[in-house]
Amino acid sequence: MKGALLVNLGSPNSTSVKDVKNYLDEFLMDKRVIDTPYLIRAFVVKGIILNTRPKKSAEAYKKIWWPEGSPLIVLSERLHKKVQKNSTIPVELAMRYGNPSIKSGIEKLAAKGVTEIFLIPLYPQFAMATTETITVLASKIVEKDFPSIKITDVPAFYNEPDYIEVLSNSIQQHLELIKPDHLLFSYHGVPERHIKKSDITKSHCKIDGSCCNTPSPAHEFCYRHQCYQTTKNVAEKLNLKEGSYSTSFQSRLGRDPWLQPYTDQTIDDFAKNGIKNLAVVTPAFVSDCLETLEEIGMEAKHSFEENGGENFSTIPCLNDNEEWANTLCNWINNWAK
Ligand SMILES: C=CC1=C(C)c2cc3[nH]c(cc4nc(cc5[nH]c(cc1n2)c(C)c5CCC(=O)O)C(CCC(=O)O)=C4C)c(C)c3C=C
Ligand SMILES: [Fe+2]
Ligand SMILES: [Fe+2]
Repeated sequence: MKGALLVNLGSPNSTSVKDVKNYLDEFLMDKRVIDTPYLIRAFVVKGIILNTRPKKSAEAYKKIWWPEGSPLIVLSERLHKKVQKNSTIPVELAMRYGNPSIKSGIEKLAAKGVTEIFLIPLYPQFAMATTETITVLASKIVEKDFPSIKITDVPAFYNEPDYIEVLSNSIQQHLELIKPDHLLFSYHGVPERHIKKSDITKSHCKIDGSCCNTPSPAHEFCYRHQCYQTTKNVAEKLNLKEGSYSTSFQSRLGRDPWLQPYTDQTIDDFAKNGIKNLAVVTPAFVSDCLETLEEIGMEAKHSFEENGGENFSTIPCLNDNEEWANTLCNWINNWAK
């Protein structure tokens, strides 16, 4: 019997400093997130980051937390419900960090008699810190505890026409209401080093922009290429005028160079250069979360207005959008045929 597992990033269990610390510990000790040798990672995470960050992050989570819980979890659960409703096979939801765990998701599917899992990391663009860490962990769990289960991984879907159509329709609806001077596509950043590590050719990626426009097998695993391609796909679909949109990268942590341009600097520059009405869409996230609701919806908005901007709007993620739920459902049902 076949089944599907939707996997998102995860959130702390609550906004308490203790729960945020446990969550950040699990998240940042993942070698595909902080990709240094174990002893350096343990020193940086447990010796430095976990001493200060949990308190600051807990405050940020308190600003966006809903009565039902973390927005990311609640929105993922709503999406899961809609997908399950029209799916021909059992569908479970799991989180890479925190709860419900990937192991519990596989256990639930196994208890229903599932022997083949369609694993859907809920990330449109491939990254070592997102898609890869999910597929690696799921296959480890299966190998150890469910050796008779077979997994089929769903690759990053940034180029899937039905995904681009749903994303474009959602953006279009908001643009009609907002009519901004500029539309910024802000993606979660990653350290530049991650991009080079994921280059399967070991020679293509230059991080200077040229490589991402030159066709290469490296692009199957190049987060930067896939982000720019997502923007291009939407811009073509919506006939956006050259110069009326751009791409940037947010959420940098630490001192290493991350993908640029940085969203915070880009937004401040727009305000200083006379852009009055700015809309921001965040297509690296399928569910609204701390990084969209607080970092963009509150921090970036404040900074834009402080620097002379007037109207700042955030376009919601796809969340539990009907068309998006139907698209996921079609992918699952087609695979299950
Ligand atoms: C080295 C650190 C990080 C990398 C690399 C990274 C990549 C990455 N993350 C997401 C999606 C999300 N990240 C979220 C929160 C978050 N991310 C980091 C660090 C890295 N992310 C931290 C420390 C945090 C926690 C919050 C904080 O202290 O700032 C979230 C939100 C989770 C929530 O509960 O709402 C998401 C989603 C992607 C897509 C990505 C690489 C492409
Ligand atoms: Fe992150
Ligand atoms: Fe590239």
